Amino acid sequence: MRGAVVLSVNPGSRSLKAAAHDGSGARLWAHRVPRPTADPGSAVAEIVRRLASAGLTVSAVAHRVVHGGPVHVAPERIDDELVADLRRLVDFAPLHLPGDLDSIEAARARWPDVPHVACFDTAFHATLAPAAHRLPVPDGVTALGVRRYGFHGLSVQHVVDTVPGLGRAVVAHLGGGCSVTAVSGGRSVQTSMSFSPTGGLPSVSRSGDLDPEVLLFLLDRGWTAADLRGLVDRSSGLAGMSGGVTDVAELTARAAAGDPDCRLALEVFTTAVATTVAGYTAVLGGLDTLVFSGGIGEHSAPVRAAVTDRLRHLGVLVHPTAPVPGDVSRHGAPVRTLVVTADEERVMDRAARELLAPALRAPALSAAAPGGAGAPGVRGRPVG
Ligand SMILES: Nc1ncnc2c1ncn2[C@@H]1O[C@H](COP(=O)(O)OP(=O)(O)O)[C@@H](O)[C@H]1O
Ligand SMILES: CC(=O)OP(=O)(O)O
Ligand SMILES: [Mg+2]
Repeated sequence: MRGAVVLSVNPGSRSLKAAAHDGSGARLWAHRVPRPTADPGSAVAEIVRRLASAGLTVSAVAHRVVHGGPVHVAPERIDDELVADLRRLVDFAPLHLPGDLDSIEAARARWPDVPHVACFDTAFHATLAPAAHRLPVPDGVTALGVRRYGFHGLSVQHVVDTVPGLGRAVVAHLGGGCSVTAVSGGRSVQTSMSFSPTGGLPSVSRSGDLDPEVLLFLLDRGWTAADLRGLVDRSSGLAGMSGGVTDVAELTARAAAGDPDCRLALEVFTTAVATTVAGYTAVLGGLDTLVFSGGIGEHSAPVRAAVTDRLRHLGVLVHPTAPVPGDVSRHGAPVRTLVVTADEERVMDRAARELLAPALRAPALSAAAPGGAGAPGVRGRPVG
């Protein structure tokens, strides 16, 4: 093991992932806690227990925070002020931010003497040009912070960091939430999620974009804001169309067995992904690389096939049985198609080290010294 150990905590909507790296970038430990069975506080408690049995001492903790709003566009050291600021942003991402904040508070309580860093999923999209982030509403609404932010930026950053020669690329991050991002010169130029992670494509249990009149139509019929939020965030998307199936492997198996609802759900979903990818080729002026990532993108060959079958005219030709992760393009295909394992934790690790350097280069204290001497602001603590 080389240098200080940084723990990365990534609360996704369907699982909480955590990983510990050393200063050389080596992954020392990783764990995934499924959701929604575990609340963030108990998920952090489980991480603490498991890190303790792995004998690791943490010198800093990096947290994925889904929304940074208009102001937080780069990794930041977490203090009470930032937490209070993020609490004021909860309405921007009500499905994620309360859990993100619970997870931060649980980790800060457990490791009060080490620095905690917020890594924003929106930050990668800070490069969007006005024509990409402006929503077509009057200035008075924009002034409230209503604009396109974009999400899954840490996952797209990992693709940019690890795939050489991306060129004009589209990254389809299909996980609990699903989004597609157009990347040019390593920067985000367009992305499907918008003001919150509820917009854009349908996700596992989110509606994605709806004609706004649908919500007003329901409002006029007595639905409350909470009812509408439950509808768009929890009971729509693939699950909403299939009678509640959130396991996409089960959904595709049922569709293959002829279940009409599951077949329709998959068709709606994969058509939305494919047409968004195709649309982004107009923004990019072509397509060199198509990347699938996230739990569905990495593991569901039927979903990938249904998407890529609709993109053959653009030169997306894939080998149906190519091993994943990796290059799944057919030999000589004009577009390179890749499956990349999402690794937000690695991106967060690097971001935290960059922010905290040079303090992190100092060795972590071993075992028993809470509050003891050490590098300024970076005091290692025993875990467990
Ligand atoms: N083998 C698989 N086949 C199809 N879908 C899968 C498979 N494994 C995981 N998934 C799907 O991936 C989704 C979760 O993706 P993930 O990226 O882990 O979510 P998050 O990070 O948002 O919590 C779930 O809907 C799950 O059904
Ligand atoms: C932004 C978002 O949708 O995140 P997740 O996929 O973890 O739900
Ligand atoms: Mg995720």
